Amino acid sequence: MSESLTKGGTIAAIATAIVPQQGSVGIVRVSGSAALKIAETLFRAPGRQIWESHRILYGHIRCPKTQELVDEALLLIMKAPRSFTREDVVEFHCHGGIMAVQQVLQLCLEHGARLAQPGEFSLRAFLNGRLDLTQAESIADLVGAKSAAAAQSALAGLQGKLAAPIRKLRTTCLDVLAEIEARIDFEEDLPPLDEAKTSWEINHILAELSTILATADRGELLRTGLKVAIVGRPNVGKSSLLNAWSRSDRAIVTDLPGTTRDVVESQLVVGGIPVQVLDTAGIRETEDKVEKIGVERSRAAAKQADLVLLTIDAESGWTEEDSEIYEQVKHRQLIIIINKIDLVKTIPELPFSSEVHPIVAAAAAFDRGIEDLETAILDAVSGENLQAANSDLAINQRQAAALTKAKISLEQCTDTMSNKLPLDFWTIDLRGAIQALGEVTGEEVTESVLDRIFSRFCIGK
Ligand SMILES: Nc1nc2c(c(=O)[nH]1)N(C=O)[C@@H](CNc1ccc(C(=O)N[C@@H](CCC(=O)O)C(=O)O)cc1)CN2
Ligand SMILES: Nc1nc2c(ncn2[C@@H]2O[C@H](COP(=O)(O)OP(=O)(O)OP(=O)(O)O)[C@@H](O)[C@H]2O)c(=O)[nH]1
Ligand SMILES: [Mg+2]
Repeated sequence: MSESLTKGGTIAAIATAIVPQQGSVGIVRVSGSAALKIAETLFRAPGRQIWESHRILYGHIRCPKTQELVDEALLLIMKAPRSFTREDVVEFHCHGGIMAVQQVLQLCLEHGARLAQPGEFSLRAFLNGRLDLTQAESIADLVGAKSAAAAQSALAGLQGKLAAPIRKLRTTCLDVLAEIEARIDFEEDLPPLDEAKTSWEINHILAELSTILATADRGELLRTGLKVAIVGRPNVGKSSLLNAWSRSDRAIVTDLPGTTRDVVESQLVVGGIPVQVLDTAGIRETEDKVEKIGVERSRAAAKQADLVLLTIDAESGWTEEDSEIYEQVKHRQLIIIINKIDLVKTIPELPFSSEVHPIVAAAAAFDRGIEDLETAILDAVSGENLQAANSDLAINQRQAAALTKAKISLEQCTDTMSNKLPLDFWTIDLRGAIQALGEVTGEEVTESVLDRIFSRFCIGK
């Protein structure tokens, strides 16, 4: 995409989803200096409708060459700079399905637009100063959000709730830098540097950075979610657990061991975190060709999961087979589910304590133990950092990396100061921090970074 950073022109794309389940309306979005011209060429509005910014016109889209009707549609005009990209933007609001939008897009491409790259509308919004980088990243997060909490956090970012404090910290760094540089340039004319104040300011910035960095773990969880695999021997109630948890009949449950043959997935939300649950085939030695493959898939699912729920049967207690499965998963983040506790008076002994692995007692067939399970999961994944993050904000890995760089530079700066090194050295560290903070919001950013960020967007965003 890097060419497009310098490449101008008018861009067009379908802005709505192109999926088998069609929406009832589809939008073709056009941005750039030819946008209005394209609208005038393709769109006819009957009666006395006014072609003004931020108005919707009703009319018909026709092929200019053949005058063939393509769609009955609405046209939205947003003139520069009052648009998402700050360029002239027009949107054709067509009937849903792929035919109308594809034909309209094709007509736009034939009359002065080129196909937009992924994220190119948002890139223009960034390059034209409507959004900073954190806001642009939040748009991608918002579109991809799989839980209300994830969407909430992305929206906070879009409102500039991350950019604002970062900019403030950067400004403070720039002020401190100016104070020091003045001492270097005009040493004789100025009172000496107030070192206590400078040091206080840098420590204050460091504390703020730590607070923001503490939101990274939550950000990672909200964005990527958790993958949880339910594993165990056949018939212990793994599928029943998935069904009880997802309040559905997603997986087949029977009293026959070896019922589940393939991995069954279900998407849930636990404490705001998107969770993908994998119910797997019971693990055992088997000669059955299909079941064998299923067992292999269970092992693979356990390997790729962030968290494994090793499920055992309360009635039979911990068995030799459970030990064998345990050996394969014990190095993973593990929760032990003792299922079917309705059948026993006392919970069976396990070969380890609940300090080694959290233990949850459940009776999946009676929807019991789900709350405890969710609490155990949240405890398992949430370090103190998750609690420390008492805001909606949740930074991503790129932002965390840049902020960590800033933090290291400032820590070096405090070392330089306490070691009484010359002022020139202080400015080197400060500049490093300023540069890193600028990378977060995009004041200082390279094309390759922009490329990496925006190419992850979908086309039309
Ligand atoms: N149809 C449609 N829906 C959409 C978008 C879009 O581009 N098209 N958006 C895009 O992703 C989001 C909304 N974002 C937008 C942000 C700014 C402006 C805009 O025109 N701002 C002007 C107008 C404000 C005014 O009236 O003064 C401005 O700020 O100058 C439009 C959409 C979500 N919904
Ligand atoms: N009493 C009791 N029975 C349960 C409970 N959970 C599951 N069952 C029963 O145990 C049997 C096996 O349940 P499944 O959920 O199919 O077990 P599974 O672990 O998925 O079995 P496979 O797919 O064969 O590996 C079914 O008859 C369930 O009704 C429970 O909490 N209590
Ligand atoms: Mg099953």
